Amino acid sequence: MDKIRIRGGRPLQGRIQISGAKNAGLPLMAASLLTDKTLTLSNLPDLADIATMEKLLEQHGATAEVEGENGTRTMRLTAGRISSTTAPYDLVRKMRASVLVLGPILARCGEARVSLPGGCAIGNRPVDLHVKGLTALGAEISLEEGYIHAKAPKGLKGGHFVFPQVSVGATENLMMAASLAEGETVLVNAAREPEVNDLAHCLVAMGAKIEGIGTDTLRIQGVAALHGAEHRVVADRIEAGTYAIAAAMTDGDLTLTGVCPTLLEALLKLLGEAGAKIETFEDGLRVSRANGVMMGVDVMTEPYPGFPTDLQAQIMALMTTSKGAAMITETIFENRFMHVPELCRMGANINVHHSSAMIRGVEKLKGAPVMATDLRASVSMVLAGLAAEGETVINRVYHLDRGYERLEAKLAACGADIERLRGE
Ligand SMILES: CC(=O)N[C@H]1[C@@H](OP(=O)(O)OP(=O)(O)OC[C@H]2O[C@@H](n3ccc(=O)[nH]c3=O)[C@H](O)[C@@H]2O)O[C@H](CO)[C@@H](O)[C@@H]1O
Ligand SMILES: C=C(OP(=O)(O)O)C(=O)O
Repeated sequence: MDKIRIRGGRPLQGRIQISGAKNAGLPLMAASLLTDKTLTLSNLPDLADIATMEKLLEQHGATAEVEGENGTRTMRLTAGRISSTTAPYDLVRKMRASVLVLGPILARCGEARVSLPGGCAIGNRPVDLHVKGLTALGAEISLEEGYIHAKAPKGLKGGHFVFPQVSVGATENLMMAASLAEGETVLVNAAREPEVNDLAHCLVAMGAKIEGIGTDTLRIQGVAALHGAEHRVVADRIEAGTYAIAAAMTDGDLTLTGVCPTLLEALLKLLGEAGAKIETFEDGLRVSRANGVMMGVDVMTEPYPGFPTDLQAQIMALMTTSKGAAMITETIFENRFMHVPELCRMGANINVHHSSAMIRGVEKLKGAPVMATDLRASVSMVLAGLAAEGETVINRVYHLDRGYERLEAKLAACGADIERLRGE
């Protein structure tokens, strides 16, 4: 298995082009199952999760043609006929976002059989809201042998569904299914994440009728069929946020291009309070320290437009060497502090009480061999390693390959001493 070795202590300086968002690309790819015409997605990142979704779609009978690389990557997806309505355990277990094929296949074929994703390192992550929402659209759903069996032999019917809790994936699944249901669907307390909005805009380009995009109430008038479209995947705000934190943490100066800074408002406000200097442009931002010191600030994760849980591990890495104390509270996932023991192995001072972590800033972190069990925890090790004295070796790099396109190349181009050690 590959590892990443970092020799820390170098300020990052330069320019990084932000890739398309994994968390937008995955639902957008699933949306290709809603039509027999071609959906062309540009700015699709080259990531392990995108490859897994491609495999899953091919398994359902879609064809995928890929062109270009590094920011100019385009995928043409055509699901002329859905040859299999089953999403098997082996693929769903690899990537939870596979459950996003449930709504499209059910809406188009009148039945779908999708393996239950099961829990993962960051929490239990049930799919009950996907199931309840589709039931509100007239689906009959049973759970058998680890699979969700969904049926709507006469087609889905528009319905009214109030999410008891904001769910990105369930909003996406329901929005896709409702696009082909008969009549009007109203989704209340829907997720407003930029990736949800990106999917909504693509569905509209495919002929869907959706009102309220960007708000927590979505009104969808079902149509008989959707057509093909061309769509550019929104920039990855989590990748951009990770590099913005890297600039502040290493006392560097990074310009991030290809991302609209309004997607990062919650993070940028917080970084500013912590002592970062931030300049924003229409299509990018520049981050450095205002006067050399970063201060501890309190953070609570929330659904968009609040502070994203997908940046919680990274902001915690920053707080480990910021002056003073910081309290970080995780409200979205019950077990998203796996980076804590690893950061402590590098010299961080962190105490966890239930869903909150108290971080007391230390002067310096020290490099160490580390390992993490999820994507954002792993990248928080990279940030810690970049700022630490000495050498850090990060194991289980496959987590990083799920979500960070050309991570080492992007960081090395800005002065990081980072290399991938290929495993046997
Ligand atoms: C591929 C993708 O886009 N992944 C993102 C998506 O995950 P995902 O869509 O899985 O996350 P959700 O927004 O659905 O989860 C939010 C909360 O709702 C709970 N829940 C969710 C569904 C459900 O049926 N029942 C239920 O209880 C979850 O366990 C969690 O506690 O949004 C998360 C929250 O911003 C991000 O961290 C993930 O990176
Ligand atoms: C939790 C994440 O992804 P997923 O929902 O695919 O596990 C993430 O992107 O941080």
